[in-house]
Amino acid sequence: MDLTLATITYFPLFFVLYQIALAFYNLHLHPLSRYPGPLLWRLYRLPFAYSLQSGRLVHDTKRFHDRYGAIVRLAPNELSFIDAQAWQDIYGHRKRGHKEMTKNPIWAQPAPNGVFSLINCAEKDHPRMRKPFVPGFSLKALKAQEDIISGYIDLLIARLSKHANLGDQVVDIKDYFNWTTFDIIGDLGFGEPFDCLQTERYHEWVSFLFGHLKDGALMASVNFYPWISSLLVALMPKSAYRAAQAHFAMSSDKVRRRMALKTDRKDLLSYVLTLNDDKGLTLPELEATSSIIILAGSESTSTMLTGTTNLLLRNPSKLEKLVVEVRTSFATESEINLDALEQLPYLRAVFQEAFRLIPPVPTQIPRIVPPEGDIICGHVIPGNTFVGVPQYAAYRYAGHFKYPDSFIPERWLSEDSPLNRPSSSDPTFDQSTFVGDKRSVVQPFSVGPRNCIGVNLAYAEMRLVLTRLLWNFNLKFTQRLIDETLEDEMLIFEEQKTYALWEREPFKIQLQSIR
Ligand code: HEM
Repeated sequence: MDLTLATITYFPLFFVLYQIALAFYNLHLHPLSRYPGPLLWRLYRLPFAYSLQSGRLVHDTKRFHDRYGAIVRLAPNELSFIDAQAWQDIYGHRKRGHKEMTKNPIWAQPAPNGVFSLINCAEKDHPRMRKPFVPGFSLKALKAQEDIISGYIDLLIARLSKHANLGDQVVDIKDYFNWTTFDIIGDLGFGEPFDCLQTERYHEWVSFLFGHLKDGALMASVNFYPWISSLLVALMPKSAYRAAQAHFAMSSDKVRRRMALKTDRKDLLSYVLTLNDDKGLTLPELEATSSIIILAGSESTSTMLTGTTNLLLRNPSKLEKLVVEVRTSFATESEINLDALEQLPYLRAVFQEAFRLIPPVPTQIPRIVPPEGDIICGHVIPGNTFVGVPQYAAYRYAGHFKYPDSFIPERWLSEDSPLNRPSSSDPTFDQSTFVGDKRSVVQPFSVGPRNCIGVNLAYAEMRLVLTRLLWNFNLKFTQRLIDETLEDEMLIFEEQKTYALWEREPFKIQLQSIR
């Protein structure tokens, strides 16, 4: 028998033997073998990859933490941690003698121009790339941007009022939130909006992004198998490749147009263009980063607005409490501004609780332990282990929060707050019920040197949009006839699939204009 024939004949046998040996090694001899997790997931990477590409990883991970506790082995070389300390140990600023846990290359891929953006770049490039962006995202800069943001919220309210006044009140509110956040970040980031609110349609640039959000998770699930991913890239239709290039070219054009614009408007790029020098970002890096800022700066914020509205509608007593706070705190709509909104305790508590129940980045943000190993939550973890904190699982863990799946903004209020009373639909609680809650587990913007740069902007948009919505409209679920009775068409936000971010099912609601 020649060598080729022998290889073909015995390949299946070698393959099966190899898989058995691998399973034995992963179960008994691997340095992570003492950590608990579902059996098949500890033996092979495949169940993780399958769960990821089918949109169930976030929910599966929660189930496993509920069953196995604070540390779960999600794949032969991957551990998932949900204790608050893990945030500092994995993502936090490094103590002397500890290297940063790097971004995981399975996920952190270059932009179509071949360079890495701020969010995906290597640790050594990160300070250089982040520095010119910092002033544009400061609270001081935000004050100068407030008028631009408010202008788009005026337009949002005008668009929604038109529907409410025509009696054609059912709207997919998710689209309106998306259009608002895209227009704002388009204007602040590129100096020109996408005109989504103006036209009440997704701009082609935005549609392309949404069309390909899932692809990131799908690509990551095959990146675990380099030979399949090379094959997929080779088989990818040329048209898909050209579409990605064309999309990126559109971003680059927008950046170049903004750079050529002689203006003193205080948008995000104005700071970068003044501060950047030959030690800062190169033009290709700036193009890659601008493109990612549009996505990072719009999708998570609109997800948060959609999810919060969904939680409020499913909990009418909480909605009512917030409506009272909003409508009694201002005499006119023009008084609603960022300084005034900082003072509303129930609004703040609603967002904290919504971040807990439906974090916009629900999955683990993947990192790799440096080759020499490091300590996480008191455990010595071997080098090159994949690690992360899965937000959805951590925030709904019964060991961290009392009534973990209930929407109770009151848990975030001070104990002596007059708002700190249960409503009839709540489980019983008093001032002492939530003292044991592990609040520092909730870090929706991550921590450390690579945390979210857009926190201030995100809060500004969320507060302004939600309060002005509640100021102007009463909101209701749409209804339909079920078994001869009218019932709410209730989307349960957190039941949606996730592909790194939440999927975007329609969320139709009814608006009644009250002004
Ligand atoms: C509710 C809204 C938001 C949430 C929950 C959120 C969450 C996050 C998280 C968890 C990270 C860390 C990602 C990682 O380590 O891989 C991040 C990074 C980032 N976010 Fe946000 N984000 C939000 C809004 C925004 C906004 C409004 C902007 C800007 C316009 C923005 C821009 C960025 C950028 C540029 C990074 C990368 C920062 C760096 O690597 O230095 N985000 N965000």
